[in-house]
Amino acid sequence: MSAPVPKVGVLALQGAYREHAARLRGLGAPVREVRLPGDLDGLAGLVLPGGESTTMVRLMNEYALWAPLRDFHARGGALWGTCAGAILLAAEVTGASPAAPAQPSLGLLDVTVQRNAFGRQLESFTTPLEVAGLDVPFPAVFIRAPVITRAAPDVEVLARHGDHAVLARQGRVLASSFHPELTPDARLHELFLGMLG
Ligand SMILES: NC(=O)CC[C@H](N)C(=O)O
Repeated sequence: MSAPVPKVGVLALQGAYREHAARLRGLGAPVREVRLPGDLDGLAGLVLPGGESTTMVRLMNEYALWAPLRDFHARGGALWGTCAGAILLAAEVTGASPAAPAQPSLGLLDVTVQRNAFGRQLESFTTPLEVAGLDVPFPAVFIRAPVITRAAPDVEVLARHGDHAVLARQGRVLASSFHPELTPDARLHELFLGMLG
C-alpha cells in the first residue's frame, strides 16, 4: 500500500480556487476548501490562488484569517501562492506605481513583490518557462501578474522571466507569479504535493 496522500486546502475566498482543487484532486490528493480558520485543522498544505489580492485581503480581514494562517505556517504547514496568492505571502508588496496604496501581506516569504508588473500592454500572456529541476519548460500563464523584485539570500529562485524572479521557494513556502492551474501541466502541483510533510 502506498503512503496516504496528505490533505491539502485551497483558500476559497475568491479567484481560481476551483481549478487548483480540481488539479490536486486529479493527482489523488484529498482537498478541502478553506474559508474559516477552523478549516485549516489537520491540513498539511494550503494553496492561495490567483485572483484579486485586494479583494482577498478584505475577505481575510472579515474572516479573521491572518493569525490562523501565520500559525498554520509556524506549525509546519506548507503554503503555495499563485499570482494574487504570491502577493499575499510576500514580506513586502509594492504597487505598479509608487503612488499605489500600501497593502498588507502575510510576510511568510522573504521577498518583495511588485503587483501588475507587466503593465497594460501585457495584461496576459503565456510563455515557455525554464524552471530549475524540470527538464522541459513549463507553459506559464501570466495574468496581470506580479514579479519578485527582491529575494532574501535563503530564497531559492526557481524561474525567471526577463529580469525578475517569477517562481521562488523558501523552505515550505512556494510562490509563482503565473497560474499553473490554468494549463494541463501538473508538474508544479506535483512539486507542491512533494513539499508536504
Ligand atoms: N492573476 C492574478 O492573480 C492577478 C493579481 C492581481 N493583479 C493582484 O494584484 O491581486
